[in-house]
Amino acid sequence: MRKTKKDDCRCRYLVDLTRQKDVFHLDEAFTQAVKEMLAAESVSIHDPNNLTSENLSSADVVLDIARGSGMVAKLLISNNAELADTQSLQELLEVYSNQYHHIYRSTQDMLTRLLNRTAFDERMQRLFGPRKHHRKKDERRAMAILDVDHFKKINDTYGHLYGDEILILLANMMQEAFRAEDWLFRYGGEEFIIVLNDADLITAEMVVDRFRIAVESRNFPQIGRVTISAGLTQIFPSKGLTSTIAEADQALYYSKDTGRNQVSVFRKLIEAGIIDDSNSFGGELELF
Ligand SMILES: Nc1nc2c(ncn2[C@@H]2O[C@H](COP(=O)(O)OP(=O)(O)OP(=O)(O)O)[C@@H](O)[C@H]2O)c(=O)[nH]1
Repeated sequence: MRKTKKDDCRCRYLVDLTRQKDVFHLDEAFTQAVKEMLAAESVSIHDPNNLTSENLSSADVVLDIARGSGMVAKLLISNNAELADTQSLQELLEVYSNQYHHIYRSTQDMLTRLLNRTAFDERMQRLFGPRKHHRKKDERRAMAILDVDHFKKINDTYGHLYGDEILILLANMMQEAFRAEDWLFRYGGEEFIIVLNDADLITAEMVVDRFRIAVESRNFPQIGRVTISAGLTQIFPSKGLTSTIAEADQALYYSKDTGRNQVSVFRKLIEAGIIDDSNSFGGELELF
């Protein structure tokens, strides 16, 4: 039997889904495939709690999609006259759900349930990797590195299990404090990286400092007061990942060196002449 153009398209969508290594990009590939396949005006994935009948029009179609064990999201297909090819759509949904489950497990940090180092590398490769034109929105991103203060002492005094518990509680607090579009990574032992999407530096500083205050105000079981230090910098994709991390790291070290429990912003430290810009890499030494 001859393969039709439609078969080729279907095959391309499925291959595209299986190539994704990250939930964020899987969602992008999936919604794009559904959009093309149904010639819909727009396709998006939503948390069921955020999708009420008020923000739907009569031409919209909403489908349930399985996102890993027990989790269900809503797929909103806008302005679509009829779901013409339901078999292909069903197939796409199935492949998406399987891929989601697989990726979700492999990019999640087992202790904190935040994104792990693999997810970090993958997303940063996409963000900083070679691209002809960086879009304007790529310059409205900030990176914060957060580190628990005197964590070794917490471990030494109360034991590693309590140390682990602090990391879990901090991760839970991060999930509540930051928006769904921000990316939360456990970067190393007691170090976290947050990529604040669509946020200028002033907003990012405010949000990270609000989180710092929430942490210092909390009474942690057994341990009591825990504080964090942070370093923040704006993301310019053209600067490269190594320089960006180095900038956030320098700001973090300044926070640690000058008393901890504070958020420092790289650009402010440069402007104040506290640190020297030449300390950061010029972009030549790149991982990607
Ligand atoms: N409980 C627990 N401890 C960890 C984990 N990963 C790393 N650590 C510990 O975190 C501690 C980090 O200590 P340091 O890097 O010396 O820093 P610190 O004591 O937090 O001091 P400052 O960062 O200077 O405030 C080390 O003792 C590590 O063993 C983990 O997953 N669980």
